[in-house]
Amino acid sequence: MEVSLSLCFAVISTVVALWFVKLTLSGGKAKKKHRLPPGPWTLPVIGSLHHMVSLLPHRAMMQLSRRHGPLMLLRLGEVPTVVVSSAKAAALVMRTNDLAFASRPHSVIADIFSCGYKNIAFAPYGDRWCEMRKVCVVELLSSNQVNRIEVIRAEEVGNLVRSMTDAALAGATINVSAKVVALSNDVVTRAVFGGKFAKQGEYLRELGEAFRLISGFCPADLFPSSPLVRWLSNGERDAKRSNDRIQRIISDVMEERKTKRASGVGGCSNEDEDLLDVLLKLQQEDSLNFPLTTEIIGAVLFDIFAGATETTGTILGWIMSELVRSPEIMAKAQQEVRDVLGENRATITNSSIAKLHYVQMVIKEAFRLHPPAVLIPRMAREDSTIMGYDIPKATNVFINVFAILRDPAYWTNPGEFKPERFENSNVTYNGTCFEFIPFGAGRRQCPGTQFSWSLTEMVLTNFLYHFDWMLPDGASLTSFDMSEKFGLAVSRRHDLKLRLTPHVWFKATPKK
Ligand code: HEM
Repeated sequence: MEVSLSLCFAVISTVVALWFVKLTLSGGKAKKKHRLPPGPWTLPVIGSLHHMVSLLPHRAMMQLSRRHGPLMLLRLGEVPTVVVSSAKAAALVMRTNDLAFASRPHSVIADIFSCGYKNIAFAPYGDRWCEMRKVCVVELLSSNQVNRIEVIRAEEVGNLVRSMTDAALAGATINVSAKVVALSNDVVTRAVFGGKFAKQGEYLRELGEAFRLISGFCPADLFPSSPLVRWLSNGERDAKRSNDRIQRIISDVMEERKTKRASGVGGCSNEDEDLLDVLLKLQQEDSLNFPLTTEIIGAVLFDIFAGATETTGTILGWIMSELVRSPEIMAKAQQEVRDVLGENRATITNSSIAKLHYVQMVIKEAFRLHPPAVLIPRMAREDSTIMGYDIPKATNVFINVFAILRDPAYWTNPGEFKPERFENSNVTYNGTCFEFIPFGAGRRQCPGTQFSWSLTEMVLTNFLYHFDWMLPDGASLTSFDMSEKFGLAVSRRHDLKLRLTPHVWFKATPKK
C-alpha cells in the first residue's frame, strides 16, 4: 500500500513538474487557442480518412462540406487540411488573402519530380517561383510561341480529322478518349521539342507513370512524421526511379540539341525556336537570378506536360460524352457550327470560331460540370483568419473546385448539363468569378488557360462540323457510363468509344 502510494505521488509530481517546465519554457503564457474550422469526427492515427473511403476524394469532401460548412477542417492522417467549398470562401482565400495562401503543400513525390520544388507548379511562393513563373508567361507563352503553336494546332487537328474520316469510312468504332489524349500529347510535344524525337514514346510513358504517382495521396505525405510509413511505401522509390528515367531522356535530348545548335542546325531564328530552344538560350545567357540547370529544365517541361496533356484531353472526353448523352444539345451545337461556317471548309482554325456562341457555352458548361483539376492545393504561408476561423501557418488547403462548380447556391440543378445557363451571362473562367474557377485564381492561377481553351475550341468545332456521332452498335444511352477516375485530371473511368460518319451536306437540287 505504502509502495503504491509513493509510486502515485512520484507520477503526479513528475507530471506537475513537466507541466511547470513547459509553462516556464513557453514564457508562462498560456498558448492562444485557435478557433479552427469545424469538421467531421476523427479517429486516432487516421484522422478523417475513414470519411473518405467510399467516394472519390473530391466527392467525399463535397458531401462532408455540405454538412460542416464551406470552410472545413479534415485530418488527412496526421496532416490538418482545410477544405474550401464555396465561392465566397474561395474569394477570401484566393483574392483577399492571395499572398497568404500562395504556396503549395509539401509532398514527398512532388519534391522528387520538381527537383526539390524548383519548378513552377510545386514551388513555394518566393523569388525563385516568381522568376520561373515569369519565364513561363513571358518566354514560353510569348506571342511568338502562341503563333507557332497556332500553326501546330491546326496541322495536328487536320491530321486527326483526316485519320478519323478514314476510320469512319471503314466503319470503325473510334476510341475518342485515346484520340484526344494523343492529340494533346502531339501538340505539346511539337510545341516543346519542335517535333517527334527518338525516345518520345518512352518519355510519354514515363510521364504517365509520374502523373499517376503524383496524383494520389501518398502514405508518406499523410504521415510525414513516420519514417516507418515512408520506408514501407513504394511511392517514393517508384518516383525516384521514374524521375531518373525522365531526367536521363531530357538530358539526352538537350545534349543532342546543343550539338545541333553548335553546328548551326535549327532554332536559329526566333520564329523557328521551340520551347526547348527558349530554355536552352536562357540557360546559355545565364542571366536569371536562379540558374537554369538541366534538371530544372526537365522539371519545367514536366510542368508543361502535366498541365497541358491530361487536362485538355480529359475535358474533350467529357464534352463529347455529354453531347452524345444529350442529342438535342449536340444537334444545336452542330447546327450553329455548320450554319455559321458554311460548306466546304477544311480544318477550322481558331480565327473562325469567335462567332460560335453556343459552342462556347457548351465548353463552359463542360468545365463547370467536369473540371479536370478538382482540388487546388495551396498552403498557408502565415496565420490567417477566414470567415472567423483561424488557419495557422503551414496548414494545407484544398480549394474544392468540383464542389464550388456544383454549389446549388449559384447553379440551379447543378448536376444537369445545360449550356444555356451561360446565355446572357458574364461569368468567365479568368479567375474573377469565384463560382467558376476551373483554372484557379490569384497569382498561382493556371498560366496555360488560353493554350488549352484554344485547343479545346478547335478540336470540338472540327468534330461538330465534320462528323455525325453515335453510340457503337448495341450500346444504349440508358446504360451510358459516366463514372470518374481520380488522377492529376479527373477523367472518364472508361474510354469513350463512338461511331461516327463524315457529315454529308445535302444540297437543294437546282431547278431546271
Ligand atoms: C484543361 C486544361 C487545364 C486546366 C483545367 C488547368 C487547371 C489548373 C489549375 C486549377 C491550376 C492551379 C491554379 C491555382 O492554384 O489557382 C493550374 C496551375 C498550373 N497550370 Fe494549368 N490547367 C490546364 C492547362 C494547362 C496548360 C495547357 C498548361 C501549360 C501550357 C498549364 C500549366 C500550369 C502550370 C505551370 C500551373 C502552376 C502555376 C503556378 O503554380 O504558379 N495548365 N492549372
